[in-house]
Amino acid sequence: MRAAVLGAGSWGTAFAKVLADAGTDVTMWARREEVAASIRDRRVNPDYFPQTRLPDRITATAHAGEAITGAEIVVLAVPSQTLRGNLAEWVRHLEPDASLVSLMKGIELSTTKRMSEVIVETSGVAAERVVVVTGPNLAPEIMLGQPAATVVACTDLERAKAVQKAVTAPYLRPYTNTDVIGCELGGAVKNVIALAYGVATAMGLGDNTKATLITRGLAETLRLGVALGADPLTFAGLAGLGDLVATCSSPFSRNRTFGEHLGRGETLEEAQASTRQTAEGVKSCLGIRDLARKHGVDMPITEQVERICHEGVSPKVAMLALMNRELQHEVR
Ligand SMILES: NC(=O)c1ccc[n+]([C@@H]2O[C@H](COP(=O)([O-])OP(=O)(O)OC[C@H]3O[C@@H](n4cnc5c(N)ncnc54)[C@H](O)[C@@H]3O)[C@@H](O)[C@H]2O)c1
Ligand SMILES: O=P(O)(O)OC[C@H](O)CO
Repeated sequence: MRAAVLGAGSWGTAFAKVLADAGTDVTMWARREEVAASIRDRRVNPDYFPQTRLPDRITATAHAGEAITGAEIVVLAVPSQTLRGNLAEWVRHLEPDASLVSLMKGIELSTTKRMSEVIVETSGVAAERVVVVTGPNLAPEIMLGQPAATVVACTDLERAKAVQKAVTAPYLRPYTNTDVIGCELGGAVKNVIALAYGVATAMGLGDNTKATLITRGLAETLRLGVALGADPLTFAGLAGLGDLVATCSSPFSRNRTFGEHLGRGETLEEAQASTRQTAEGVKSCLGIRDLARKHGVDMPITEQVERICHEGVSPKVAMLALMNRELQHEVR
């Protein structure tokens, strides 16, 4: 078994380690030759995990074709908004029955599509070949080998099981699921709620506020999911509640951290200048808000996160807007 991991960022690197520790040979693709050379020759990704030696089963290249050719599993680990362009260049190298594994947790801005939809549209492969891996998986903890679980979702259960096997490491326990829509939405929307959680944290708000954001954040994720055909139970699982809790609680989370910058009164540009890695929720909140409006789904936290990020609304005004909404029945 050989896998390609396309993207040598935080999660791409940690996931390559998972595959290697599960016994799979991995070729990573890095955009920059010096990163590929460091992984290949020194077994270290200097930009993301300079202290961790990567397993010998991992090699790297700056030529995507070299990584993809001959790979039975092709893992996509680039920012959601660049995936379409990246994949268009890579598709000609794909083996006829390779599984395409999406690690991304975002919604495409221009189309409001989920990542698996973008993959099918761009590559022309059948939806049954696209697998989504998602769950409470903060890359720095996975790199340390701390025990965690994840979800391997595919409409083709047999393919999900094959990928499940390929990513079972001593510290990672993967579960299969066939609800790709629910798993992807859980991963994308939790980033937006984690931004709100970060804002609340920086505002000095306490555990009542935070628990309310998590619970009502999950409620709006579930409403959107049901409108799009997801199984509501998915949101009680690792890809839903699990990832939401992990991302909101963790100081490692780029989304929560970004929210903290905004909560301290920084502008979008200032927050972007102080954070280098991908915080998917910042762009995805626009796509998720549009998707929700298109389907007539009420997503008040997402609406306010979008206003803070992109309309310059202050966290205090956004919080007041959330509190002053019309009173409602809890479950609807
Ligand atoms: N980091 C985590 O803990 C984690 C865990 C689970 C899922 N994810 C998801 O995985 C996806 C990737 O996140 P990450 O953490 O690896 O992000 P990252 O910012 O650490 O890395 C992104 C990688 O993509 C590359 N890249 C940037 N722009 C590019 C472009 N235009 N074309 C090609 N490559 C480009 C960067 O060089 C980098 O190697 C995101 O959707 C994220 O939500 C991340
Ligand atoms: O660092 P974040 O906020 O992108 O979150 C990372 C993972 O998605 C957590 O599962």
